[in-house]
Amino acid sequence: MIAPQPKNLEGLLSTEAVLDNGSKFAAFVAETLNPSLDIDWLRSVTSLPILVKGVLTAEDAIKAMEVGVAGIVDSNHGARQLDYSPATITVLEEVVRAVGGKIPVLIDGGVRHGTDIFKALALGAQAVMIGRPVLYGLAAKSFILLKIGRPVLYGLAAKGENGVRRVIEMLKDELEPTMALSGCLTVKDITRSHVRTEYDRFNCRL
Ligand SMILES: Cc1cc2nc3c(=O)[nH]c(=O)nc-3n(C[C@H](O)[C@H](O)[C@H](O)COP(=O)(O)O)c2cc1C
Repeated sequence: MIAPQPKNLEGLLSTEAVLDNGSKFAAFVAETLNPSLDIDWLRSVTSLPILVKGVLTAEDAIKAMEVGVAGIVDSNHGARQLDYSPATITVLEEVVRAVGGKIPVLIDGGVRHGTDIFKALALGAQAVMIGRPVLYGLAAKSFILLKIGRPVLYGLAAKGENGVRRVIEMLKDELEPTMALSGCLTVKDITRSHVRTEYDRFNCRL
């Protein structure tokens, strides 16, 4: 056993890896990652809404809609799996356009500041998700360094539940002034016209 068996996948997923036959990493990936996406099976084991995570192209967004998922997460899994996968913010608009408002599009990957949340919402995401900041509070660290000049780590690893709460509060505390400075009273007021992208530059949309 090289990874703890998640309780919710008991009986469904094995994390046993073959250790004496070539690469341990390849064995682990082959054992734990299933490249097929069987939404029908997933529906048969849960009544929860199913969101597909890892969508980075219009083509995959359309496929996901065709199988009837409740939402899409524009994600590269924290850029930890495949080198050279695109930054999620750079493909968000492509995915949002393909979906055409039929189902929610969420995004994660690299959200560290309130301004990142603002940009994602402006480009059409319904919500953002965060991974590493709640684990170890990197965003909090750089924020505090800038604000008061001494390193303070927040996040689950450093401060437990309170650290996670603090990371979320800090993101909110950054988002609100970003909105105010951009003339947005509510989240609904954040629109595509509040950001400029490479697409705008090359297509002379400005
Ligand atoms: C330690 C760690 C383990 C992760 N494990 C998984 C996983 O098993 N499945 C998955 O879809 N994403 C996994 N992710 C990716 C996160 O769910 C999320 O997509 C990513 O961390 C978001 O990017 P961020 O860390 O820049 O916020 C993991 C991320 C980290 C840091």
